[in-house]
This record gives sequence, structure tokens and C-alpha cells, in this order.
Amino acid sequence: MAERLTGAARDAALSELADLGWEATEGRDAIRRNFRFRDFNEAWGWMNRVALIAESMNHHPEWTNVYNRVEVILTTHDAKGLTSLDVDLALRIGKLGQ
Ligand SMILES: C[C@H](O)[C@H](O)[C@H]1CNC2=NC(N)=NC(=O)C2=N1
Repeated sequence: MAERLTGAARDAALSELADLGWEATEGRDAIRRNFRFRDFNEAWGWMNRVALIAESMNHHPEWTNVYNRVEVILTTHDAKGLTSLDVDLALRIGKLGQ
């Protein structure tokens, strides 16, 4: 199981991810990012691509879709906090572009 990121490793990860638009959530050890698309079709297509990545990693986002907007929260339930799996998934989501 992936270990929770703490200390300098967590700070470094959060700072790398901040450059990509992710921020730490209030009140829980997780990161969040809002995505906006042209319309629902674009949002849903993107969610499909993320879903395939998530399934291949066996690491799944918490997310909400409202028409062309998607809010994604990443955390590792098994570890009750942020792990390298969340960082990896965030980086892979970033590579999809938007
Ligand atoms: C049983 C299964 O492997 C686990 O529940 C996996 C599935 N996807 C997961 N996704 C996330 N984000 N955190 C987990 O701890 C997790 N665990």
C-alpha cells in the first residue's frame, strides 16, 4: 500500500502540483482541481479518458460533473490521505491536456 506523503516530500509534491493547477483541500488530506470544457460532450469525453487511466492504476478520483465543469479530488482512501498515487494520477491527468 502507498504510504501517506508527509513533511518535505509532501511539500515538494504540492508545490509541483500547484504549478499544474492543483491545490490542497481544506479539512482533509487531498488535492483538488476544477476543469472547464466547451460543453458536456467535451467534459464527458475527458472523464472517459481519465476513467481509463484511473482503472488501469486501480486508483480512482472523487469527482463531480455539472454540464461542462468537472471538480476532481484526489486522495488515497486506503492511506487516509495523499500518496504518490495521487501525484501520479494528477500528472497523468495533466498530460491529457484539456
Ligand atoms: C479494492 C481496491 O483495490 C481499492 O479500493 C482501491 C480502488 N481505488 C482507490 N482509489 C483511491 N483514490 N484510493 C484508494 O484507496 C483506492 N483503493
